[in-house]
Amino acid sequence: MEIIYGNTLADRIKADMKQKIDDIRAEGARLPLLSVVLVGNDPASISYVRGKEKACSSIGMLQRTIRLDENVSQKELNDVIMSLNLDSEVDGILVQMPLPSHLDETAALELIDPQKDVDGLHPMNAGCLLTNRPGFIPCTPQGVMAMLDSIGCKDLSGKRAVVCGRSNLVGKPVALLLQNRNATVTIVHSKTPDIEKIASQADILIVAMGVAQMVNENWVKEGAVVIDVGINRVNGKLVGDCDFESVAKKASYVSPVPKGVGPMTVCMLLSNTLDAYHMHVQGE
Ligand SMILES: Nc1nc(=O)c2c([nH]1)NC[C@@H]1CN(c3ccc(C(=O)N[C@@H](CCC(=O)O)C(=O)O)cc3)C=[N+]21
Repeated sequence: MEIIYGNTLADRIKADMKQKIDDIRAEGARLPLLSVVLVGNDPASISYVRGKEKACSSIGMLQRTIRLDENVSQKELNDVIMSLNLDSEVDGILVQMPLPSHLDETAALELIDPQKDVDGLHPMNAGCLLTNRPGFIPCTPQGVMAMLDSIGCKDLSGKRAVVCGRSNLVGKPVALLLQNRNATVTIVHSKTPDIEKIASQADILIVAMGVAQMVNENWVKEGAVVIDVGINRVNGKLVGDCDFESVAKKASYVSPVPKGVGPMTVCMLLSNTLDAYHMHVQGE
């Protein structure tokens, strides 16, 4: 069994991006900028945003966090997003989720200029993915695919993939991306009967259900590749949706939590922002 370390893969990809940004700086051109909108004081959100700030500065990408009060109105939030849309220095916009409950997440996401939507969460970009048009792909699904690439899982013809979870953020887009690579894809979720039996037919098992350590060896076919997208805090400790030790008995590859998909998510956010920059510079 081999462990797929997302953090080392992310470091390699970030080193490449740093080189590209060094070149942009050497030419004296405008640098790429990611703007993060953070509402309120949720400790997890603050810590994630800090991670994104660090990642930006590690590759020389400009970063601006706009912090809004917990009680900000929808109108004020909308105005901030619209001013970022108009700001020609801003290449990428990320509204940190979840928003406080009085705010409408869908409305906020729909307001982001699709060309700056580096999270890939605007319905326009979701539609582009569905219909094989170019657009921003959500960061976590993209990170999952890059992890599969890193172990040589590129063309998935003849492979059976099972995605556990059907969210707009992970399950649905991952299933589409796997299908684009010719995998035969099944999506299972909390209401699927015989879920373990279906999962254990997978050559590639993507776990994104949001239930701590739910998936064990009974879900895993001998030799399967397992990617754990879960991030759960149990007694202050970060754990995935897989019981790592149990899954590792059968899998050929497993991604850990932490040091798995999480760091790849941030890495793909930077990659999307760099792509957005090149698109914007071309249009300037
Ligand atoms: N608009 C939006 N876009 C997001 O991409 C987004 C979001 N909202 N809201 C919250 C989730 C969560 N998320 C993570 C990113 C990195 C790690 C990560 O790097 N985790 C480290 C450990 C970090 C730690 O120790 O806390 C790891 O897994 O090794 C985790 C979680 C992005 N999210």
